[in-house]
Amino acid sequence: MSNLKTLNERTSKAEKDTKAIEEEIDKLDKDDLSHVADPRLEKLLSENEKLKHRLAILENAIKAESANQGSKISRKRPNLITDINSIEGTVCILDELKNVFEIAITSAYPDLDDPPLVITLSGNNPKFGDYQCNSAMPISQLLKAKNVKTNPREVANNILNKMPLSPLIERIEVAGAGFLNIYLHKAFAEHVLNCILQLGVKPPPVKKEKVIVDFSSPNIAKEMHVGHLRSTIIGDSICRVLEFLNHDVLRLNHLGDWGTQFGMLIAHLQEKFPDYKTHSPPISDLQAFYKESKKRFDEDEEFKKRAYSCVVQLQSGQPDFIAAWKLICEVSRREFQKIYDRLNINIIDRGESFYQSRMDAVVKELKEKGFLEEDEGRLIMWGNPESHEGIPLTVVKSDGGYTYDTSDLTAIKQRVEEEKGDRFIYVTDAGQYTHFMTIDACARRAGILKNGQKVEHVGFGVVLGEDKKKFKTRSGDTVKLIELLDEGLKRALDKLVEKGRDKVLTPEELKKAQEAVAYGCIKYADLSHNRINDYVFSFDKMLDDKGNTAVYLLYALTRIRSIARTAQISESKLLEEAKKSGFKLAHESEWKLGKVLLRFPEIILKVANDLYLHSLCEYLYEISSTFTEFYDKCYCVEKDKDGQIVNIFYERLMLCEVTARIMEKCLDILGIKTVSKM
Ligand SMILES: NC(=[NH2+])NCCC[C@H](N)C(=O)O
Repeated sequence: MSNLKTLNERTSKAEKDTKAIEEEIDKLDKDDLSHVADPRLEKLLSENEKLKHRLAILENAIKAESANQGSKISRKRPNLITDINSIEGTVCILDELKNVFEIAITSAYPDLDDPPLVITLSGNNPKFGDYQCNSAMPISQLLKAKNVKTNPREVANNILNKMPLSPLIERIEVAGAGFLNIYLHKAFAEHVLNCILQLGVKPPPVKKEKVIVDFSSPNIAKEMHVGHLRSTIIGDSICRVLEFLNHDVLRLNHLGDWGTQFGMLIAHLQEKFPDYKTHSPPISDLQAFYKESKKRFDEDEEFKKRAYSCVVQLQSGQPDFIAAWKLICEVSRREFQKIYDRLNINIIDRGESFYQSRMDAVVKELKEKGFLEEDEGRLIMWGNPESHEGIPLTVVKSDGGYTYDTSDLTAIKQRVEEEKGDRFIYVTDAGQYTHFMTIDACARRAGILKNGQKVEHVGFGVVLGEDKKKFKTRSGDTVKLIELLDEGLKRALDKLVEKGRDKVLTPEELKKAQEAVAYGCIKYADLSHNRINDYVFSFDKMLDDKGNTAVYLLYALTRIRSIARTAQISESKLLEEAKKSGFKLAHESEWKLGKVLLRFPEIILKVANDLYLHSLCEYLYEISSTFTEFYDKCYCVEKDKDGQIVNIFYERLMLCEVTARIMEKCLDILGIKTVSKM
């Protein structure tokens, strides 16, 4: 009854809020605000733009989804877990509950087409169970539309009566206006946690896919900037999630290694280092070299002509020019590699140049099939030729050259046909969203992408400085990545020294901790924010040991690890105990922590699907705070006044071990190295 009352109160509050928002929107619609220069308004407008952008992404996803589901497939009954002993790894509870409820709902209401299946986590109040099925309300609406007299509570009870038995579920209660509150079975939880203890953290089973992840992708001779750093960090973590699920992942660096800028670079190389063919030129700062050659190009007509002729020679494959081009690329690559090594990034170089030899054929085919239109001397292609919505691709420039668009169109074809990819992921700044959606539309139009295949653009916002302006050095220059990483190292060491860790750790341990903290905090700060938003780069914030930061988590983990160490219980001893007496979640706080740990597969599958890593970070933080709660309430090791161990609670040490393992796995997926001491 009190459930119903709070629900009613919540509903009427939500109604009031909605009304207020609607009025606000109405007011805004009526006023033309374009003349008011209020910074708050500007902020709102820019937020509005972002929301529109998000909306476009969502609409696109819906479109793609419905394209996949054009024809109705006959429902196959899912295979349910009937015996916990058949579980040998981890289970996605949410998916299994969906399976169970799908069976109950379709057998209670066999005449309903596509009845809604709404299962969610119940939030913090244990009164509402662990999970909730909220399908009864919408189903009762559907029935009413068919003139069947019923109410949500009745529907809920009908579903309940058709529930197949599941070892995951202890009981289900019908509550309030037809909610089905689901309580998990402890024996199931204990079994799965024991599996993690015995076998390690295993991925939930999924259908294996070939996934191509295009990330990092800086441009040769230009700087690798903070945008590329974001792409590198986010892209690597996406690969790690997918690799953990045993997908076949191809990590590609789509380097900007081809284009007219090489004309001026080669011309400048020939001028400055005439013997470049025999003596490797000592270019240490390629960006400065780029700037010099750009200056020559802009100021000297003769040089400009030479640069153009260099492009022609390079494109026709003249060996000397190819050698010069390779040389320049090599210098850049060496610089990029330093960053990848420090951040522990694996990636295969396959830049724009790789697709050059395939482009003629692609253009020819598009021409023959009538997809290209002339536009002021260029050849363009629309994603949607009827509506001419958005921006077309420039496939051939008026001088006959190819573009970024041409290479991406060729790349997607290569990835579909030669690599046989199932998923095509691109990690770049949000500004390139339209480009990739147009690539998707054109590739679909040209028959390259089939139903069920799509371009997935993983966009992210810009990096801002602490002044909320574009991230720059104090003198206003762009920040060099290596220098940024160096500063991270320095600040991490300061932090460790401030905490007196230099006195406790050996020099090697200190160095390991320093690197883990420095690179970990930079990665975590990036990944823990919703990537689509801009984010403020602040060493002070990311090195804070309170709050949701890498430093906090790394400390939390070493503390958990040290519990077993103080008790002097080895891992094998723990395993032995677990085999003997099993895993027990007796105390309420143990049970609560156990249930959080069980959500690991659910979070992983969500991230692998929507590619938003901040959910994984939020989960890590939740584990860590639930662990603190448990540790406050439950002794793992009991000591007497003199510090002598008098009692060891093995089941609790087992829970510590599983917590640590899952945290380690999450951090590993985020690309963050852990340390045993810090
Ligand atoms: N296939 C792609 N277009 N990948 C992304 C390339 C990113 C590009 N080089 C840039 O710096 O913006």
